[in-house]
Amino acid sequence: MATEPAHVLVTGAAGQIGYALVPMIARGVMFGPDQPVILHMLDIPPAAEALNGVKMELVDAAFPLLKGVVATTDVVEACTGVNYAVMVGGFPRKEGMERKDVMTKNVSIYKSQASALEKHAAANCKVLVVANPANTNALILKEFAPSIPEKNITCLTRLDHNRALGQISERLNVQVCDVKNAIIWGNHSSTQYPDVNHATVCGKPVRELVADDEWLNGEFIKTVQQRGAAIIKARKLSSALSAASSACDHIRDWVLGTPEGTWVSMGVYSDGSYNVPAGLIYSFPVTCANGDWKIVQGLSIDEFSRKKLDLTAEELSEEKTLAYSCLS
Ligand SMILES: NC(=O)c1ccc[n+]([C@@H]2O[C@H](COP(=O)([O-])OP(=O)(O)OC[C@H]3O[C@@H](n4cnc5c(N)ncnc54)[C@H](O)[C@@H]3O)[C@@H](O)[C@H]2O)c1
Ligand SMILES: O=C(O)C[C@H](O)C(=O)O
Repeated sequence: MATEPAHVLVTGAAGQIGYALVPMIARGVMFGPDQPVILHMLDIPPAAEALNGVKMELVDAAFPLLKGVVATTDVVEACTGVNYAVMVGGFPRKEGMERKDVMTKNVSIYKSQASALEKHAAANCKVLVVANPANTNALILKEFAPSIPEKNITCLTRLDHNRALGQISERLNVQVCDVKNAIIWGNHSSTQYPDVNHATVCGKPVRELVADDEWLNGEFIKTVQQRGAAIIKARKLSSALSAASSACDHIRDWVLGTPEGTWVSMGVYSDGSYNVPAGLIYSFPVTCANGDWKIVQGLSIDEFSRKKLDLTAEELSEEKTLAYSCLS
């Protein structure tokens, strides 16, 4: 029997991440080579013409898996019947801006789009928030879409996870696919904690292979934390191809499962694991199976790491307060 197409919403689809992401989805990068898709692309009226141009290019590319394209500025039309929602729409950070600067504009978008998803998306719709502040936008979406199960609302920290793998692979001159089980804890911001205490290369501990704690506890962490800003400085635009590719990795692993013995980082609703306050969307190490994620339990956390886990949790609590003040 032919597989039913998955309906996939991409908001902000006329933007730069959207432009990189929609062909990846249409080519099977997000759901695999056997899953047909119907793309629902949403943007705002000033971007309507550009959005239609993206639709024209999707038609021209003749992707065999692409069974339809909805390109619209109507949020209800965009959200109707979607099985997956990749929320990229919003205002990106520009050079010199802190992520908090984009908060006011973006959280109100997430409040109103939460209601549209709650009313019109398919039951059990899975949501990935990419737009910054990603964790807090996801939290706002969760709070204003109470009928969507909280386990279905996540945010993107896979880009940071992949950045950590990339830095270790460059430092050790090994294949990036051999580096496993890094962790991004906390916020998708410069307080995130990239942790390699449990990471391995072909089964050997990264810390032993690198044999330079000063670098791992200093420059490595800072490089991953600041990578988004470094890309903005270099491109004068925020990361797009790596963000799109990591969004595909996030959903693919969530839906199709993580490989045996491997975990990934996802921003998910905290249940209090690792003494992270419940009620925040926080990045944890997770494994996925049967369409569900599960926080990896029982990892040892040393004193250095504990402080870093707490610091990024504090920032998220402050963002939550600020977000609510922006909405009131
Ligand atoms: N979590 C991550 O790892 C990560 C990485 C990179 C970028 N980002 C964030 O992703 C977001 C998008 O980045 P970009 O570079 O594609 O920006 P962009 O400005 O190129 O595109 C954003 C698009 O969103 C649209 N938009 C604005 N308001 C909207 C609304 N209410 N509904 C639907 N669409 C709307 C804009 O018209 C635009 O087309 C930014 O917030 C950026 O900071 C997150
Ligand atoms: O840091 C940013 O604002 C851009 C983006 O979130 C990134 O990590 O590349």
